Amino acid sequence: MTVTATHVDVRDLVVRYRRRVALDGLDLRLGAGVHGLLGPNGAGKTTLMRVLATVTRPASGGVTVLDGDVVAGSAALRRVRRRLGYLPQQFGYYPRFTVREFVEYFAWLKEVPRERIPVAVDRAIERVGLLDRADERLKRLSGGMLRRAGIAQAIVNEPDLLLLDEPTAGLDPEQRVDFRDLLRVLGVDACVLVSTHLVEDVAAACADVTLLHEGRSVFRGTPGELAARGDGGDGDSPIERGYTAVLRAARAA
Ligand SMILES: Nc1ncnc2c1ncn2[C@@H]1O[C@H](COP(=O)(O)OP(=O)(O)OP(=O)(O)O)[C@@H](O)[C@H]1O
Repeated sequence: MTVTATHVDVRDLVVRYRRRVALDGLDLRLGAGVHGLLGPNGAGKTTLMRVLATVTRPASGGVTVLDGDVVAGSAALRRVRRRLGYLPQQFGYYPRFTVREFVEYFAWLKEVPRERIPVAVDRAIERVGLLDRADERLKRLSGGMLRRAGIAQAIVNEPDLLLLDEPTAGLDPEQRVDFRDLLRVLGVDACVLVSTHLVEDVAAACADVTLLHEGRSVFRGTPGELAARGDGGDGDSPIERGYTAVLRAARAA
């Protein structure tokens, strides 16, 4: 259920790993809907996801997630974490767990009420198209199936903020199309932030897109607006040309 108009409010966010600056004064506000996060390797996408998922603390700046100040207040963290879903780029798992056990475990971590867990778990597994493999051990799944199990754990608590880092990596084309449909449904009420290198996923499923370069936002707009910036860019589609043209301009600046 949506309880806040601005799900994410990031102000002048700086994150450093020793002397390397990963996010460099980023401002970003996100409400309900599906938001794409694009950028070349090292642009800071995963770092932003980790800050919003409350697993990385910034060096400075303000971060409000689902009305909770996650930098200053540890009091807000537990409440915010219950309402988050997060698919990390690389996620750990017990290989002997079945898909169902894995998703159940996250339902328990997210404090889904005990009596609701069986229905919530089945629904999440069904939504990613894995119901026929629900009792398979994770170690027996293909890479794409494992990623779908990862998406299932991220949505099991029907999160208000869903953070998906490279969710379509390893999915076959048919699964990617199904996944985009799922994103559209989830984005009606929740704020969904999807980091990807697949520009066409953004064009198909996202209402708006943020393009990061060296820890800063160099573009925010609709996929159509990014496509319209394509003059002088390379690529096979208008949005790819927009992406490369905006990056080229940012590097030249
Ligand atoms: N644990 C870490 N220790 C040191 N530097 C790090 C660490 N994690 C990330 N960085 C650096 O921070 C910057 C941003 O990295 P980040 O992983 O957020 O980028 P990204 O946009 O997600 O890249 P990719 O598309 O390759 O996943 C990079 O320069 C990276 O080398």
